Amino acid sequence: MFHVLYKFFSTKPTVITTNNESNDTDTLNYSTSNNDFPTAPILFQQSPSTLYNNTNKKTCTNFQERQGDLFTDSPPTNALVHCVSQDFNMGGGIAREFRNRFNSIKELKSQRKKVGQVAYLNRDGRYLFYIITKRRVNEYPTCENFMRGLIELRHVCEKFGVKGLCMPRIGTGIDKLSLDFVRESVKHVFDGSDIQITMFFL
Ligand SMILES: Nc1ncnc2c1ncn2[C@@H]1O[C@H](COP(=O)(O)OP(=O)(O)OC[C@H]2O[C@H](OP(=O)(O)O)[C@H](O)[C@@H]2O)[C@@H](O)[C@H]1O
Repeated sequence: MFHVLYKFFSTKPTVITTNNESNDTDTLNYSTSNNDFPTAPILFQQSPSTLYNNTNKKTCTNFQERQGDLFTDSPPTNALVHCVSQDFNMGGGIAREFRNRFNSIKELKSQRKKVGQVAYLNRDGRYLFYIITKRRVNEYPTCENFMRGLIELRHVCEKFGVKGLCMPRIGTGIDKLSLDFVRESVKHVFDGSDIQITMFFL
């Protein structure tokens, strides 16, 4: 399991990963959609497993969970977000519902987003975000690529002035990520932002 230290600089985030077996570190610089990444709090995220213990759990004032259907119970002006593969297969789960309701696969593919980036649609003033967490439908996301996608999601939300963001329990179904890891990751990445986040569950 990687220990991941995310350091946000005024230009762009640098991801430093250490493999806790060999303690090798390598810095992966990856560009965000542009270099004016907002100054964000230094985010130290230990290995996802240590996120579970209470000392690391954040009391995020801008994060809430709510039972309900993402499509029928979320405020109609709030942005929606879910996870997809780079091939936009969207053949099952909530992705299939997004495909049935909004389609626009050609428009999404034309944005040529890669793993760790976010494709989007704007329908009647509502943003729909598609976090690309893996290359192909038959793969599973890594914790690191999931986190990269969340970091980019915050960047894109701030770029478009999104103030309300609704999501299902992203990554916890077909993608088999732990709910604890997903919940704590969302809180860490959006900590300090003015974006109100609601995570819906059925
Ligand atoms: N209406 C609703 N309101 C609220 N919550 C709802 C809901 N409908 C379902 N949920 C819950 O939302 C969580 C995540 O549910 P999912 O398993 O779908 O998503 P995921 O993020 O784990 O996986 C993504 C990959 O699945 C697809 O791949 P395919 O191409 O289809 O093969 C994509 O393309 C990705 O690659 C689970 O708790 C569901 O109960």
